[in-house]
Amino acid sequence: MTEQTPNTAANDIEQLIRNQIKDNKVILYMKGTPQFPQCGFSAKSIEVLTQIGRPFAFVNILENPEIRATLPQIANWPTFPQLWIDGELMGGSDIILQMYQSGELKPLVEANSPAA
Ligand SMILES: N[C@@H](CCC(=O)N[C@@H](CS)C(=O)NCC(=O)O)C(=O)O
Repeated sequence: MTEQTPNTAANDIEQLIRNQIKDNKVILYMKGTPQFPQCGFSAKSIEVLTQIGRPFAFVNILENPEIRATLPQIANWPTFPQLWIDGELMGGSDIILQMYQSGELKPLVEANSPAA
């Protein structure tokens, strides 16, 4: 029998992500920043959130390679951007756009992010 030593670093990253998702009711994991998105899919998501006009948190996964590697496993979603609202993964840029166009996203964001 081999001893199973906990992977502390991985556990720390997972806990960090879980805290980010818990502490920020609207959070976008993206490539780049809202001011300078570094991927078309992230840029599209930012356009939608900007249209909605409520504050949101973001994490630039290009500056956080451990989060980039770990979040897809936690989320069971392989790509970025990822929009999380109230602890739940909404999806990536295609879903964000669909939810916006169907009228579902705006009230959900508004309910979870008071006006600044
Ligand atoms: N159809 C996807 C497109 C997102 C996508 O393909 N993202 C890629 C390129 S930006 C990605 O995150 N790949 C994994 C990675 O770069 O870590 C969506 O709706 O969000």
